Amino acid sequence: MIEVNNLTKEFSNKKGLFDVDFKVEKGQIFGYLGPNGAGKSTTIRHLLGYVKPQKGQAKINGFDCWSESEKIHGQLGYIPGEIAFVEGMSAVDFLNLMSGMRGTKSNEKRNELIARFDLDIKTPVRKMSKGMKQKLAIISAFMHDPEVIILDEPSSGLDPLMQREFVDLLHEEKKKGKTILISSHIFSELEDTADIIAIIRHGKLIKTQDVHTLREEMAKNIYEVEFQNQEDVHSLMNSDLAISNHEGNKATISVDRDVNEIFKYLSRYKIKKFDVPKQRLEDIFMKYYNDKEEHL
Ligand SMILES: Nc1ncnc2c1ncn2[C@@H]1O[C@H](COP(=O)(O)OP(=O)(O)OP(=O)(O)O)[C@@H](O)[C@H]1O
Repeated sequence: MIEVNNLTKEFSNKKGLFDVDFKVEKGQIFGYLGPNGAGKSTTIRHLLGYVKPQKGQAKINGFDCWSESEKIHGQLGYIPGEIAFVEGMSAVDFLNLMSGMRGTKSNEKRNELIARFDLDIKTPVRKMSKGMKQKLAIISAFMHDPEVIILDEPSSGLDPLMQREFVDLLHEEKKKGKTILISSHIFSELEDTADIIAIIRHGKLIKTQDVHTLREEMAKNIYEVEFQNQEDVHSLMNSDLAISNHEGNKATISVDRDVNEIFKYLSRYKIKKFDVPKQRLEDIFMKYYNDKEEHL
């Protein structure tokens, strides 16, 4: 489990993190979303024990990330935002080095991952493409079967096929009860995986939302109705149904009541088309992403 309580770190330029609070439970994928410079990497550096908090605390599986960092690293897998490998090495040298440092006994999962991500491990790191380096980072982060996995923009550079593979891997790890934090500045990187999405801007969390609840709420609340006759739209507007939008003979109803009630009401009209639109989660989150600055 990951716990971040009132985490605060103000740099001399007034940037940093301010009272950041969140929790990632075992078996959960937490999407940490924010634009460039929002504070994602600074949070992650605290979780890895590289930075001492000014105020507050970051904890992994009950251990303080700063004062007990040595107890955390064995159970942690990590993909950094900017991957810096030792250039003279091949991929296999690098993986051997990591296994040695961690004291990993079995190479079973490592070999599975190498095959799965189709990485030629004899290639020298300096000859690797961005995508190949990213695959190497993924293998290194998961090969020791860590309990807690922290990923900084993990799928950047991966082709769509490998991205799919990576999403599948995340779902499998989640099922096994792993605790996963993924930071990203693009919503689409989180949409298929995250259970909870927290948005950070200017070092402050501005929204934390359970994705499943949001999807359910979205699915049941919005209906688009196209009437045979335009005047029926006006009649509907005089009803107690909430019309969030209308144009010509079309109206959008947003309601939190039983769908049967709506059908009963609409049955008195001639309906041309009835639709439950797929609201894009991305559109909802982009609103926070872009507009919230004035509320901070
Ligand atoms: N050591 C430091 N000294 C001064 N300012 C810093 C330091 N480290 C980070 N910052 C500033 O703190 C802010 C947050 O940076 P951080 O790297 O955490 O952002 P990020 O959300 O990871 O961004 P990106 O998506 O671009 O990687 C930025 O404005 C950055 O310039």
